[in-house]
Amino acid sequence: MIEICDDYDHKDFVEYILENVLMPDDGSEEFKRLKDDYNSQITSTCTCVIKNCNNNIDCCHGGYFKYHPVNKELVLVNNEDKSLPSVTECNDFCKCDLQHCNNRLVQFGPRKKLEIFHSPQYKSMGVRTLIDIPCGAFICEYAGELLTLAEAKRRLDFVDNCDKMNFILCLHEFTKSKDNTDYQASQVTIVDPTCRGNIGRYLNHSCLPNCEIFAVRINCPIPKIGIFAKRNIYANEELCFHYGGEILSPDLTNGKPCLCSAPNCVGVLPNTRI
Ligand SMILES: C[S@@+](CC[C@H](N)C(=O)[O-])C[C@H]1O[C@@H](n2cnc3c(N)ncnc32)[C@H](O)[C@@H]1O
Repeated sequence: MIEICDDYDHKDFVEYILENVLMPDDGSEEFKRLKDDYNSQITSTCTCVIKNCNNNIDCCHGGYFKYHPVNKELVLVNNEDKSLPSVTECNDFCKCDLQHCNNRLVQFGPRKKLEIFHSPQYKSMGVRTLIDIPCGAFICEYAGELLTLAEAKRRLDFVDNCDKMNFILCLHEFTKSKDNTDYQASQVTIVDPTCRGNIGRYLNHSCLPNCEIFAVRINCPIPKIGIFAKRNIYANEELCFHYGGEILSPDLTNGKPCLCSAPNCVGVLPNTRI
């Protein structure tokens, strides 16, 4: 088992968790299915036995990360064409060397030198970096309670009616159609860090973000929501991603004003699409 090293903390009354946890059991069939998935293990493993997975052509999981030539840290491979659907890291059952395998990144926890601060831009809390971050670097997971669809709808109604901040994030995964011309929805993962979450819950939305999210699978078939640098980011920049995702055309019916002030800002915050 890998111990995640995460030194961040919440300044408010939110339980700090290192990775996703299940929502409380509501007795539903949907919860039972979610729980079964949460407790199951990815069975495919890499067959690497040497120290560097990517040097082994038998590695079934590699190819997602490479070492940045200057920073010497693992970063996502160039994904300009947005062809990377999701990331699968080596897991507990892989035989490769834990410390030297270069197909393990997200499982070691968030990067250092992030700071939760009061963002004047967003008039609320946000996250900034205290040091430069190279394009493709892992920032942190967006961790929280894993929700069923029914529970997510219930909580979203509550948030709307009370005009509270919305922390629920819905990750839609797609597979390309056979002729490569279209995308088809394959899996939906809903995470709510309102009451239980990690540092990821403080990242704000921007219409021109410096970060992007990817589905990352390690041991569990339910993916983690991994936040990665979309471009080189400089010290003291606030970190933001696009709440509406990059593939779906965002649902902008919410009407809550967007404060990102990017040149391409559409003026309203995208809805959580479930
Ligand atoms: C995941 S939280 C982000 C952290 C939040 N700012 C805080 O203080 O805890 C999402 C909430 O932050 C606010 N927010 C994030 N991005 C925003 C934006 N571009 N414009 C306006 N409000 C935003 C909204 O209230 C939204 O519901």
